[in-house]
Amino acid sequence: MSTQSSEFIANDVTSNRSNGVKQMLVKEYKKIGEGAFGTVSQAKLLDGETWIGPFAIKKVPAQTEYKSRELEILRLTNHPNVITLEYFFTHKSPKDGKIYQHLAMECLPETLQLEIRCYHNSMLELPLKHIKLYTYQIARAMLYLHALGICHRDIKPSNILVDPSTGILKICDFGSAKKLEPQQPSVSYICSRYYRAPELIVGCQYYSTQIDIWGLGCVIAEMLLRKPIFQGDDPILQLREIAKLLGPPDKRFLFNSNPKYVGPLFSRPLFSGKVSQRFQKVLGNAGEKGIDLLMKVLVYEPENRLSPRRILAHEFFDDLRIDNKFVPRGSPNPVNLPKLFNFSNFELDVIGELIDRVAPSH
Ligand SMILES: Nc1ncnc2c1ncn2[C@@H]1O[C@H](COP(=O)(O)OP(=O)(O)OP(=O)(O)O)[C@@H](O)[C@H]1O
Repeated sequence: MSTQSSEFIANDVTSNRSNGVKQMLVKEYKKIGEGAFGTVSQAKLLDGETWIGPFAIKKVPAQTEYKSRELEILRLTNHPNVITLEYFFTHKSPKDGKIYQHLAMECLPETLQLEIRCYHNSMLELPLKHIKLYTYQIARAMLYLHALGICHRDIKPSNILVDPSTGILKICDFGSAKKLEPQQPSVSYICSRYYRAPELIVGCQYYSTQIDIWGLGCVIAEMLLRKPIFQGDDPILQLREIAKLLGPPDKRFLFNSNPKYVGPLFSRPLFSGKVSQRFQKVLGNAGEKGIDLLMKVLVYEPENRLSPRRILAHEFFDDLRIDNKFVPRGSPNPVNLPKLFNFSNFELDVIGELIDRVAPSH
């Protein structure tokens, strides 16, 4: 990414913590992301005499109903595995005269996509402990978001930030997120193609937060394979790729998802043998417990996919409960895992009786 730097004065910088509004000098010095709607730059803010940051400042055109949800949701959330919004302000761009919303968030060094690519390029597998650590934190973020009714709707490795030296993970990009209301339709054309749940592919409008759980399954598989698991060249071929692992979708699933669906059914098996053998063949490096988890997450029927609390309680994560160390990439020595069990009362309420399985016994 480019290193073009720019400085400007923002008049209405609002602190997300205190709600106080101040004028601050903004110094953007490195572009770190470019998305469909805007750019993300690394920046510092001059608060009185003190430079604060670095922040990741996401700039999106102001006043579009679609994007204003991102600010609303980031203001609502407060969780160790969800990116924190520190400040926000609007500013008129000198380049095109348009007003942009700026979201200044805490900055993490990498995306999970880059982390996976790094192992891929070195022809090395991601250590299973890292996969467990990252998966657990995504599921913990989902437990929190879904309990608030918030569906992220764009789970993929480039929207997951990590600090490989500490193992900390945070979900970012709430540009597609929405608070889903029961019985209210939502657009089905969301989520990046490789990570779209099967009900979205067939045009379901009454979906649930379980579409994010499908995305999580795809992300776990991608960490194991170091490439996206379902890579269809168009939305319908995407369904075919899924059928190559799960077997054909059944008619009831298609009807429940979208009674008007008229696309191909892929009803002929695309492989011989049992589905469990297929999972074993494709994703064997997950180990027995990993395969068991994946087979309960990558499921056609959204209501049969594990919920976040059941994912956290799964035996796949016992390793994290027993041994508090991991060896970061590029480091010779083990370090402590980040805090994984410091649940808030809100999380404890959602976890309920499963807490004995989720938290370590000591
Ligand atoms: N808080 C952050 N810390 C570090 N990097 C970040 C942060 N937020 C975003 N990025 C980087 O910027 C990229 C784009 O951010 P984001 O996904 O929020 O923007 P977007 O416009 O919605 O992009 P897209 O259309 O690709 O989803 C991320 O993939 C990541 O590389």
